[in-house]
Amino acid sequence: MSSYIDQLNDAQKQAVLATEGPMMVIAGAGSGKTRVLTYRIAHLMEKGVDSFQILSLTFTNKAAREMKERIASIVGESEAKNLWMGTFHSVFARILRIEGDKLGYPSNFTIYDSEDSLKVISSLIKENNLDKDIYKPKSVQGRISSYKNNLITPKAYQNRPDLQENDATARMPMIGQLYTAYTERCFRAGAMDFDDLLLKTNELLHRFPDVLAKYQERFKYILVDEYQDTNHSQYLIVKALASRFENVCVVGDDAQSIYAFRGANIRNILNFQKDYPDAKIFKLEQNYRSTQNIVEAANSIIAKNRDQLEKNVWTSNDKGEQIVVHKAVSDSDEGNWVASNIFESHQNNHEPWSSFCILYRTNSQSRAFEDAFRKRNIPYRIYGGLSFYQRKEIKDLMAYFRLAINNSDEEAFRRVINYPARGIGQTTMDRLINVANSQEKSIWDIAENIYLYPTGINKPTQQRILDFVERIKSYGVLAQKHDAFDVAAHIAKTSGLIKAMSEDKTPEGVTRTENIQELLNGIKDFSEEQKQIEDGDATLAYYLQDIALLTDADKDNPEDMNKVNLMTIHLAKGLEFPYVYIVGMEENLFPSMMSMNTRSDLEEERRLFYVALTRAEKRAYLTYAHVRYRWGKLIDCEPSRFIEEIDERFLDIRVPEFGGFYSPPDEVKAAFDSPQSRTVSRGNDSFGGKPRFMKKQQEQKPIVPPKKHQKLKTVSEMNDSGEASNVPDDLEKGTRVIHDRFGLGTVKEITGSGADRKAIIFFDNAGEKRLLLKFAKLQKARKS
Ligand SMILES: Nc1ncnc2c1ncn2[C@@H]1O[C@H](COP(=O)(O)OP(=O)(O)OP(=O)(O)O)[C@@H](O)[C@H]1O
Ligand SMILES: [Mg+2]
Repeated sequence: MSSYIDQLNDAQKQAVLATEGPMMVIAGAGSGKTRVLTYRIAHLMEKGVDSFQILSLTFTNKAAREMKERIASIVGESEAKNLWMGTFHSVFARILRIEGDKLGYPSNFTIYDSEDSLKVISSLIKENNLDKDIYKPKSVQGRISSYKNNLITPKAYQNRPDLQENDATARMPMIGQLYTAYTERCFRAGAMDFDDLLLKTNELLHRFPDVLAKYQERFKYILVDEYQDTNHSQYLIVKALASRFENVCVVGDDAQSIYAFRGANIRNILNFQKDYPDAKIFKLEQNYRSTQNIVEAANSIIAKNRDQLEKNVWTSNDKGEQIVVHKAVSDSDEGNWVASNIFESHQNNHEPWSSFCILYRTNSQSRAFEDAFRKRNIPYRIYGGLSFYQRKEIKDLMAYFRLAINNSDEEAFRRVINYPARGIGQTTMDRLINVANSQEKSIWDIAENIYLYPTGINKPTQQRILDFVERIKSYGVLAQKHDAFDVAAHIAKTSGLIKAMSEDKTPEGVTRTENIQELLNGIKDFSEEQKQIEDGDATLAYYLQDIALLTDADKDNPEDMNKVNLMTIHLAKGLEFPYVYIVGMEENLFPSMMSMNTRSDLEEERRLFYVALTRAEKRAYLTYAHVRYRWGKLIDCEPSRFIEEIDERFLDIRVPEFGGFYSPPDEVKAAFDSPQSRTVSRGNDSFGGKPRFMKKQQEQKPIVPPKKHQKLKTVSEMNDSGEASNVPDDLEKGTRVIHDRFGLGTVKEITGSGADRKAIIFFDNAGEKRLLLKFAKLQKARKS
């Protein structure tokens, strides 16, 4: 037997070797589920299964790529290339390109991303004169998405009084009409949104038995990773495709189900056993990823959930260090502490930057860390958030590409018809849209035959529209004959986009031009790469498809490799890092405010914490802040209940006692950041005008982990004692002080007197600062 099989434990081996029939692996984090899938595919190929007949569905395309590389290293590159591997969306988009005409879609249909789809919805809300404060585009989008993922078409919705009533109760009785209009609008534009890629695949397999038979025959072996996070639509696709051979292998972990809010259905695991009563079920219990401390701490967390399948996860790895719990003064102090900590680890242990990962609950938390990293020149990369492909200039150029490939693409049309400006204004656009709606045609159809329709648009403007149409058509012709790069470069130049941008000499303008250049570089790479592949496709059309389905975790580029990683916990699924910092461990943030009302929401939040903690290989850190800016206000924070839920023997609690303190409002902060500041009267803070006083620092013993079941002290408890006090006058060289933004520091020098009294302070995590004492709400730190 091949040597790679020896890199598996017995349970894993069995799961890899049992190639025939349905099987499921439900096992804890880091127990090798993904490894089993990978090796199983290699094994199938070694047994002689044709690589074209294996379909493997992963959570990100990046995961698919990594699996492919691993498989290639076992069975050879040329065979591994033919595997059908990727996310549900990318695999079924590929199939819809081939079969979509049966459903009335062009093979070059556009994939609308979430922003495109939101624009269509906003425009429909406006066209129907609905109140956008009630019909919030995002909520409407969410509802439509959830209907689609449950296979409720606009027509099916008509027969669902329960859903209609729900929407009416939410004061949105027009949802049904919006859904219908949205569907028609996308269809006319030859566009599918992300949910359509699944919905339409289901429709295809359901309505065309010959198509179903063809793909059942093709995919003799089907494998699904992260099965716990599949939604109903995905479940049905797998079920339909697998029903002929029943060689279907799914792996997952119910304790890591974190997408219920987006329609993932944990019942898919139970359904699997119902659908295939003979399915083999494998358990993997040994964790290879993390230290004992981390594994056991994670177990102690997840044990608090009522609804879960029983698992016994253990590891023979080293015991490892305890999980550090750090309390920061404020959100910016939290950023500074983490950055310093990483910097030290990097220096002292020669750890590459990429060994570190910061996990947060919401994207907006990244800012404090970005600031702290920039100050220290620590390279970092953020997953998610505004990605390269979401930048305006990139979307503008891509819209030209999209329109050239699919003339009906309405969102693309709207984006570029008058950019760069060519004298076709909003009124003209509104007229085009009106006529398109009344004729039930795409805007393009109207524009192309503008003389035939009573649009009320004047002759010169009509001519300008026709010129635009001709130009786009000529791009389309080029795209048939030349490779993606040649066409893209031609479009960038002749559309006037580069010219318009290069006229803008501001730094932002320069960056935008550079971004366009960068995009063209990427297309060049793509074209060259495709030309080297045997059955490669270097067309612009294929490039667009490739790009449209990148998920956030996919947008890697090689120079991003050695950087500290920042991402939301949701994006971290399946990944692993030696050092993990889970930040913002505070009530109302994590668990989030929205999640505290029902047990099931709170349990999902706890699973999210379990996912976060189990990403760590060597060390985990939990941090929280004493005060934090949220929604533009400074608020007091309480440590997250999840910290208390971890058995304390796994924790190394470092909670400095800074006591309560006066938290200055923004304008005061601005003042003490620049010494030539305005005078701001004391005590008028942003808390309803009531002064908040510094509380006397509590006399506490040196920091020790709390006794068993002793609770971490909350901020309100800390504030409940002590009297008001002022900036201490006995500051001198060497005094340890605490500042709400910069954290702990040591006074280096005091100068001036009275209102001009200043201090130079070296902060442990924030470096040297000069502060005007009148404004810098300093406190003396407890001696330790
Ligand atoms: N038998 C083994 N021997 C050595 N290392 C292993 C073994 N099985 C898995 N690993 C390693 O353990 C780590 C975790 O494995 P893997 O990512 O497959 O786990 P998983 O169950 O998919 O985790 P998650 O639930 O987080 O997705 C990986 O680095 C993997 O290479
Ligand atoms: Mg995995």
